[in-house]
Amino acid sequence: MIFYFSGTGNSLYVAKNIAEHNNEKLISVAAVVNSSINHYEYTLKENELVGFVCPIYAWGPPKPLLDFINKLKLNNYHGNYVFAVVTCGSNIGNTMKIFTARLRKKNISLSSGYSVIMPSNYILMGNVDSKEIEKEKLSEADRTLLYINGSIRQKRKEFLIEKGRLPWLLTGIINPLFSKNASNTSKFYATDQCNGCGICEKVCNCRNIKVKEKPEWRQQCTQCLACINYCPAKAIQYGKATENKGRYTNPNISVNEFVQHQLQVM
Ligand SMILES: Cc1cc2nc3c(=O)[nH]c(=O)nc-3n(C[C@H](O)[C@H](O)[C@H](O)COP(=O)(O)O)c2cc1C
Repeated sequence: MIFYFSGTGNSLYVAKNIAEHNNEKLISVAAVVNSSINHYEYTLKENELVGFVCPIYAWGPPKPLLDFINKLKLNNYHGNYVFAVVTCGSNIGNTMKIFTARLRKKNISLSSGYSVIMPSNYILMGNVDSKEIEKEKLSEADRTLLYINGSIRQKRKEFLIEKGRLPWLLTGIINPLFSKNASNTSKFYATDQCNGCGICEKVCNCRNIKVKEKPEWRQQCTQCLACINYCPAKAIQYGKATENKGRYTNPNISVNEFVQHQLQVM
């Protein structure tokens, strides 16, 4: 059973790959938290694997995933193998400590943790990677995934993580500042390029966008940047920060597949 969250397809790609290799089912956290289900209760088969796959947001896990874990109940959990895989542009700080602590509160023990470096989608600061770097990162990510799948099959207890420099500062100080401001959507707007196609509304992980003629944002954002990056007209901007910047979505996940996964509640 693999729970995943994804803004632009990298983590969905990784979650799908691990699910296929290990014959596990995929569960979209966004689909569940946006549904009318209030208790996130799942019954595990004997020895069933439990995985969490998500992107890193300012050196911490996405809030919707943490909220999901807070309400998660795993029936029949008897020390099953539990892993977390976090996709990132470069590093994840002390994120595994957050996962370990949150899961421990639910009496679930995190057996292993991995980071997978993938193309960056964070265009509010910095830009997308060049096409060459994007290609290199995607090939390297496939090699990392081969290793991770082998480790999961053997139920290795290990943490292979790119923490970056000063992980305590990144996760302990910068991440809480990010979390405080992330839900503010006042800087999002659509330019005249917008044709009201509604894709931004469909890909939004927080059901936070309503398209009338143009999109309007409410205040439930987690800054996954699906709206900006999936907009086919490149019409969505965040203040001046995203003007003249590239856009990124995982090339192996089409927008239709992304939306379909987002809607599947299991
Ligand atoms: C709000 C936000 C914050 C991010 N912060 C980090 C970060 O702290 N470190 C990093 O290496 N990448 C960071 N990234 C890049 C993403 O984690 C990375 O591109 C990830 O693979 C995207 O996964 P997804 O396509 O499943 O959404 C950030 C992206 C976003 C949108």
